[in-house]
Amino acid sequence: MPSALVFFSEFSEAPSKAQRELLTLASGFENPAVAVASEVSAAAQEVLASYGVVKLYTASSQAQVFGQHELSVLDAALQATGAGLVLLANDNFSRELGARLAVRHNGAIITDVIGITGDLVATKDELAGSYSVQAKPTNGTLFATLKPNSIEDAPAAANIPLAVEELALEDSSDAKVRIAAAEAKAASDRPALTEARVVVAGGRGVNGDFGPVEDLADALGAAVGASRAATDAGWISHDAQIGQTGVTVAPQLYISAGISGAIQQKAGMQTSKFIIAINKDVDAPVFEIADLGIVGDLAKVLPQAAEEIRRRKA
Ligand SMILES: Cc1cc2nc3c(=O)[nH]c(=O)nc-3n(C[C@H](O)[C@H](O)[C@H](O)COP(=O)(O)OP(=O)(O)OC[C@H]3O[C@@H](n4cnc5c(N)ncnc54)[C@H](O)[C@@H]3O)c2cc1C
Repeated sequence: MPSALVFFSEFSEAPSKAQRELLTLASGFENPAVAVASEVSAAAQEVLASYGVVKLYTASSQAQVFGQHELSVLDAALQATGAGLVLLANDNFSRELGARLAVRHNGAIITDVIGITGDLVATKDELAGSYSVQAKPTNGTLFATLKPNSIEDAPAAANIPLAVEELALEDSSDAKVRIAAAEAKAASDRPALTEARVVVAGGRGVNGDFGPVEDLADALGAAVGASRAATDAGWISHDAQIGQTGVTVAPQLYISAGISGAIQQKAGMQTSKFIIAINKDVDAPVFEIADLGIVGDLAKVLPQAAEEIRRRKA
């Protein structure tokens, strides 16, 4: 069984669901270790130990060089552990990080993974979810990005003492690109789209008004998603786009409102556990994959649903 190394840019005592899933997956491998590119508090270290992590590699941040610090931390931790499996988040930054190191170390990268066996066979959905593919690296370390909501979060039964090592990193002052300025985006109270248990998504059918979609999402504690028609129209940010060229989600409940169900949209949501589709066209393709279909005007259905949910919660 290969050893596993998980990478996080940051890790706090309240890890996200996606981070906990990565730790759970790593706990099934030899000597699970974690590399974090920033300081890790004592309370956060306890959380790592509760998932069976035996070693933590950290390094305080260097000069503001785009992505270079994270790359150096993961590379140094990889050389220290000789891990056969590196587990990363499924976001674009981590994918690029994994790809750069896979090239550097003549290894392999597999993204959107939903499970990995002890002999490094990774499972993922392909071609808009039409195929379940098993892939195995033919050479070197496997860098895998894990699709959120793929693994049941489960801390290890016994706490193993966590050893902590501060990495000595090489100087990266000759980097070609530096961050000139960085501004944090205003945080939303809604859950992150890729991690949410419930997603409410709107399409061209909202006709420019995401209010009813957002209101139902807030009644359910859900994230808000969108089709490309809606993001291209500028009705909502491109971060919300679900599908082939957007994010992939697999929540327990996906509510699709005013979305026709094109193949490129389905690619990002059809592995959701339960799909409710609201569309005024009875022939809309989205009904082919819906567990529950409502033929009607979303401007009437969504407010009624939100009101009923709030009434029952009260
Ligand atoms: C290479 C490529 C990549 C793409 N990537 C993506 C992607 O990542 N994600 C994505 O979503 N698309 C993607 N697309 C676009 C995709 O093909 C569709 O054009 C897009 O998904 C359509 O969005 P929509 O369903 O919101 O709009 P439409 O197809 O126009 O459907 C709108 C639906 O709303 C219904 N409707 C209208 N009014 C109401 C109402 N009042 N109440 C209820 N229902 C109503 C209509 O009956 C209709 O079914 C991609 C396309 C290409 C070529």
